[in-house]
Amino acid sequence: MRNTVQSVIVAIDGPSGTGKSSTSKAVAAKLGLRYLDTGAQYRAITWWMLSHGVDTDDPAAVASAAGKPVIVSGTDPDHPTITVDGLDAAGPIRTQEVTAKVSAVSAVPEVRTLITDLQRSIAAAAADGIVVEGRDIGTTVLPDADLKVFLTASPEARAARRSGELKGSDVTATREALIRRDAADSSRKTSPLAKAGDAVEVDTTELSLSQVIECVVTLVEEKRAAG
Ligand SMILES: Nc1ncnc2c1ncn2[C@@H]1O[C@H](COP(=O)(O)OP(=O)(O)O)[C@@H](O)[C@H]1O
Ligand SMILES: Nc1ccn([C@H]2C[C@H](O)[C@@H](COP(=O)(O)OP(=O)(O)O)O2)c(=O)n1
Repeated sequence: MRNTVQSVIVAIDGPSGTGKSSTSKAVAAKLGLRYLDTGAQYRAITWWMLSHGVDTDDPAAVASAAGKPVIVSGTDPDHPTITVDGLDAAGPIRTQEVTAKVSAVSAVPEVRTLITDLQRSIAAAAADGIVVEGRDIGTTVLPDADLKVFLTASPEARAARRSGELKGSDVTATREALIRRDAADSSRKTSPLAKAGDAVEVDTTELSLSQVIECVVTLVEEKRAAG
């Protein structure tokens, strides 16, 4: 009987507000795994483009600048960090301006190739395993992940959760912005938001965050026991 803990790679995908970040961080912390927020990386490159005067609606301009910023992600689930050219980007990447432009920037194939390579190297370096969350992790970035989870929730539940975070924001406007971003992310040509054929789908609409965390922890433990 094996008594060492196996390394495990977990891919968690789904639309905005389904609970990917909160679930992934908690699962990684509970199981002693690293954690990577890939959305933060796409937000970081978008922030760099905006602060360097690149027209984010011009895919050719975005493509030619894509290799310039140096993005570094810290993978401690209790203290995830992100820097761009050595600057702490955790705050600036969450502005409305970045949120409004991130889908256009992340649809550019040159951006995806660079960020995908970065994500694969971070996952490969995580000796004890990692939880990676995003939109295309199970389908494109880590197709051989040990466990793939696809989180969903009704647009109403997702908008209510997001508005709870953005104090004073209007739920209807948040819901519409969220649906627009999901549509853009799902319809782009290169690695769109999609459920991998072998992913376990979990509808979180009626579940509390702790129930979702428990569910994913159980799925990881089942995989480990089977492997
Ligand atoms: N099952 C849930 N029930 C209620 N609130 C949740 C649930 N999952 C996540 N949340 C809350 O919803 C918000 C968005 O969650 P987050 O993990 O950032 O989603 P995502 O990464 O998919 O966009 C956070 O404030 C989080 O605490
Ligand atoms: N693996 C990923 C992760 C995010 N993206 C893009 C598409 C998303 O709208 C943005 C922002 O992702 P993020 O996970 O930060 O978004 P939310 O937390 O849901 O607001 O990045 C992507 O294209 N591929």
